[in-house]
Amino acid sequence: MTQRFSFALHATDGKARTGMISTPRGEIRTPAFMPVGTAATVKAMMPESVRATGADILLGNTYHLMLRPTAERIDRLGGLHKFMNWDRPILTDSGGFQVMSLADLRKLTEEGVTFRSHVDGSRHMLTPERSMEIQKLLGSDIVMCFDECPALPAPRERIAESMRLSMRWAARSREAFGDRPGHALFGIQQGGDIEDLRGESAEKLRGIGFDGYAVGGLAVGEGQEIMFKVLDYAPGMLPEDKPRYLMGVGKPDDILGAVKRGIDMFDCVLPSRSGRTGQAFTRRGVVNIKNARHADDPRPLDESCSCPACSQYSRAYLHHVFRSQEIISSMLLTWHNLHYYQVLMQGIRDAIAAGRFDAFEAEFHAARAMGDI
Ligand SMILES: CNc1nc2c(CCNCC3CCCC3)c3nc(N)[nH]c(=O)c3cc2[nH]1
Ligand SMILES: [Zn+2]
Repeated sequence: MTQRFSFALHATDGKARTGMISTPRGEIRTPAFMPVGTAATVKAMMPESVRATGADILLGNTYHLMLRPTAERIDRLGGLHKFMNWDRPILTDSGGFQVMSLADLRKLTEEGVTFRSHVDGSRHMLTPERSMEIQKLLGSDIVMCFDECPALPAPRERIAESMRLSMRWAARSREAFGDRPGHALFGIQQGGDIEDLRGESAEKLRGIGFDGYAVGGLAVGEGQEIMFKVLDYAPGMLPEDKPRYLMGVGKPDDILGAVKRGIDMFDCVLPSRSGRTGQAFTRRGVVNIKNARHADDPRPLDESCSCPACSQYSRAYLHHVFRSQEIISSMLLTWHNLHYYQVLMQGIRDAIAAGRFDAFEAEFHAARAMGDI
């Protein structure tokens, strides 16, 4: 077990890479999918179940945890790993993105963001310094810079101004983070869908120096076509010997396309959130288990899946417990979806190592074209 944070590339196939991030709390196989545990829990999952799906790392959320139960209380109780009974790596986002999408009465200045809690209306302020302090109190292993993420589409001036603010905040984040061996600080590239602004952002971040680099400012309404157009050049602007993390992505085909373009890490609420609504991801596409056609179907959700939902229950049962809004419905579909995502990531890692990523991608799309599921 290492006391340092490091990244090793094992194989590449075109721009796709597979490797390993080593941290004092464990290793992360890349490309990696990171389940989201917003309020110190991956909803409807026990931590040992999250691990059983194959996850090496999960996400915590500065914005939610600073409001409730507060970072100070979690620190007094021994930190987020102990608090939520997950002893492997945790990455926390810096909170800015969640403030802009969840909080009320937000005010953005050079200093930071003031806002009212969506929980109880109390007033709060997030700055690069406060975000670093909160993430340190939580004890997260990978800390994200405090940044501002504009919605797309947006005029060039707005994207440029926002990116330059984020780069000033990146420098303040680096300064406030200090020297914490075994913990990593990731910079976040901004610049929207404008190539020269993405380049300016990457240069600024490289000058400051980070343990990893995120491609931020995407999956904010621009659509897959524009996202892939940006990913055709943005990841390559970042150091190739450091992990590249595409924030908030995504659907299975988004992940494939982003790995193809050089991304190593992903997070998305989709598998867990859609699992709670009855949407099941399978190799042949999405199955909505609440649809009446499943009411008498004795077959498993996905006969090729080894998860508890598929190996021990029928579609008819899953349909029933969803229609009856039984708690087990969220447990089983969340487990299945997170398991599906981890099986997809393992397939991607193996394909890159075998130099057959393009074939893997073609098989993925062919399976989804097989119609009725
Ligand atoms: C869904 N699309 C999207 N998400 C983005 C996110 C959030 C990523 N997911 C965080 C977890 C979700 C809840 C707890 C932590 C982004 N975050 C930051 N800091 N900056 C972005 O540009 C940024 C951009 C993003 N785009
Ligand atoms: Zn399954």
